[in-house]
Amino acid sequence: MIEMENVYKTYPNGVTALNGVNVKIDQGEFVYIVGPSGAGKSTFVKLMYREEKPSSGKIMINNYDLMEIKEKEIPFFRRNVGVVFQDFKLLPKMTIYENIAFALEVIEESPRNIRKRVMEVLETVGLKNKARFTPNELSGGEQQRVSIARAIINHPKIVIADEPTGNLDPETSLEIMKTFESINASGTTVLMATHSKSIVNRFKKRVIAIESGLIVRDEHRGEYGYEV
Ligand SMILES: Nc1ncnc2c1ncn2[C@@H]1O[C@H](COP(=O)(O)OP(=O)(O)OP(=O)(O)O)[C@@H](O)[C@H]1O
Repeated sequence: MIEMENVYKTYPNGVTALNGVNVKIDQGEFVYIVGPSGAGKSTFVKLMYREEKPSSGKIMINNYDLMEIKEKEIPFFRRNVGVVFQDFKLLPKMTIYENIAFALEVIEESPRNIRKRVMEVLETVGLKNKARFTPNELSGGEQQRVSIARAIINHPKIVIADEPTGNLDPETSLEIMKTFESINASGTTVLMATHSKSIVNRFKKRVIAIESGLIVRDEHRGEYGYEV
């Protein structure tokens, strides 16, 4: 469960990116965040994985109060939230297996459990046969699937994706959407900031539109609503 009450975010340079956001997202929802460039979409999602701190207001995520959370609790909080980026952010010198295992090694999981879980998530994203490859040996769509596998390795309750299909062609983007849909079908909340009109209008979900730091539209099975 995600809840924001009257959330404001002003960056140190004085730019106010969020202007009093109120929202409630239930466990298991699939939500698109849309809006013009510079509207505050990335800021909105960054607050949710604590990449940025709100200036004021209240953010509750899975019973963590992000205004009150202590620095030492943040790594524990982040295990509840998987993140997928537009540019994949895979480590180029590591194999696919190692890129994914890394997230479990840092929490000192046993080697046996690590192996089992990495192969499970590679199966989920259909890349079991690429475990020994390095990222540059994979297509863009495959690299993005690896980053999704990495995001779900800890069984997070929420997966946040900031423009995950931004670097991919339309056909590959559809594959990626199907992967997110199957993750969502298992009960994981998915939040996706996107500029893709075709995806939003094809895979109908809740649509939250942000303009000038405010939620201006919130519709169940909504449309993208902007010209591209
Ligand atoms: N780290 C930062 N420091 C200062 N200002 C920032 C920072 N990050 C974003 N901003 C500003 O905050 C506003 C909202 O930016 P944000 O990245 O959240 O928008 P966005 O809707 O995600 O845009 P886009 O669709 O272009 O990615 C913009 O005016 C931007 O310049």
